[in-house]
Amino acid sequence: MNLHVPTLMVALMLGFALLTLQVSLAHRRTRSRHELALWSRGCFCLMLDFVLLAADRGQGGLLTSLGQAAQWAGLAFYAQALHWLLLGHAGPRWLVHSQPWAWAVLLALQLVGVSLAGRVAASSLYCAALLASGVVVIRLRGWNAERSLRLVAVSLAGLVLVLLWRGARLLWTEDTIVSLSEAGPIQELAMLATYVGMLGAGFGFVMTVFERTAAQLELMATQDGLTGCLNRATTDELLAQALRQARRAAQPVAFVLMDLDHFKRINDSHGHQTGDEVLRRFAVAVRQRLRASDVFGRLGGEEFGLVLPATDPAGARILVDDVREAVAALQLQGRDGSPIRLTVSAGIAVALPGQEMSAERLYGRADQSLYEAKRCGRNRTELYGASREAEPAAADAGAGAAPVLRAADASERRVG
Ligand SMILES: Nc1nc2c(ncn2[C@@H]2O[C@H](COP(=O)(O)OP(=O)(O)OP(=O)(O)O)[C@@H](O)[C@H]2O)c(=O)[nH]1
Repeated sequence: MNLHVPTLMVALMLGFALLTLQVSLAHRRTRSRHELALWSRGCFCLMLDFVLLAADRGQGGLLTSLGQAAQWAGLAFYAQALHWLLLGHAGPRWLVHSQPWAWAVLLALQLVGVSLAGRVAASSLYCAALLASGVVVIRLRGWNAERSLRLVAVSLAGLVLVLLWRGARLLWTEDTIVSLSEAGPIQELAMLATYVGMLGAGFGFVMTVFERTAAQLELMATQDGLTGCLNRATTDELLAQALRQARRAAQPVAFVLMDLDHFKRINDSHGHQTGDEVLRRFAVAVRQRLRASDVFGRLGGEEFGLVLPATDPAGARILVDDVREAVAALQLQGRDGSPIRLTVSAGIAVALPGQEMSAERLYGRADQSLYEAKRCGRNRTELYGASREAEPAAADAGAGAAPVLRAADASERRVG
């Protein structure tokens, strides 16, 4: 194999110019992504490296040394971007502050006349250290996150191995490099592998950031930001899905509506922020008592819904009473330090096997039970059909009598 190094540098320069452009454009659209800004700086520095190496025609002169300095800066930015993405800071101190020292060493090596082989060896080992820090942070903090990040880690780990091998070989064997254009096939291959690996890691990083952004957008579209519960639309969808699955498996599904009691008073007496904190603590308390298959959604203000697959009326009541007890036991304080007593009312409706039940109808029944629980004094659980005062037929029909007004409203809501 015989590479024409200046031509290779021009090709790589164009590749990195495109990458720099792509990352910079992406960064304009996602201003909050500091890691993209760092990565685009890294790509720009690497592009500069190739410009300088091409201009020097691989002769190993001052321009090559400047190119090496740009390459180090580029790889340091790469490593910092990975730290930022995974840890929210730019990485260890040596990674952020080692550049001026490294450049000073490079200049000293040039001034005392160290051979090109010696300088390339030192550069390879420093680059390996920069990239290794990126590999370590991915392995420790990002391996189970985005798939693209694993590809970045594998590319960088490959680069680290090639760089270590290259540096060690130049230091401890007879290998010499007169100029980068005539470095011999093994060194040329190592050089090619290094630069292509950097390009691969560059595109992988961009994909990772977009994978992460897409996941965050999906989360925002399905979750309630305050409590971390699912939002109304997602809960509706999952209720309809649970009913379809239960019909096929001939199993019951319970749906529970929960509403905090006199929540307005908490807001009025202790302020909206305390009210928000109460909602968060309530959500945590409920979540701790659910199975992985249960669905917990915030349907609006201080109203929450639970979809409990494969749960019969008795099972649902046990769970809901347990939740109510846990909520009543919460140690909450107002802004003046005074205790806040929180209770919740709940209405349960269950779709039994063999029963034709739409999500709207089940929702209406749970809503009527909740209404009963509020009417009978709050801090209690009502099961649809079990209470003597409940009016199942009216709820199902959505009739306009006073007790079922809320149920009628509910049945008009889109569920599923
Ligand atoms: N802090 C806070 N308050 C909210 C939020 N969403 C709704 N609320 C408040 O929740 C209160 C609900 O009040 P009401 O509908 O009168 O119900 P309630 O006071 O709980 O009375 P009952 O349900 O009849 O026991 C209102 O004061 C809303 O402003 C929120 O996200 N944060």
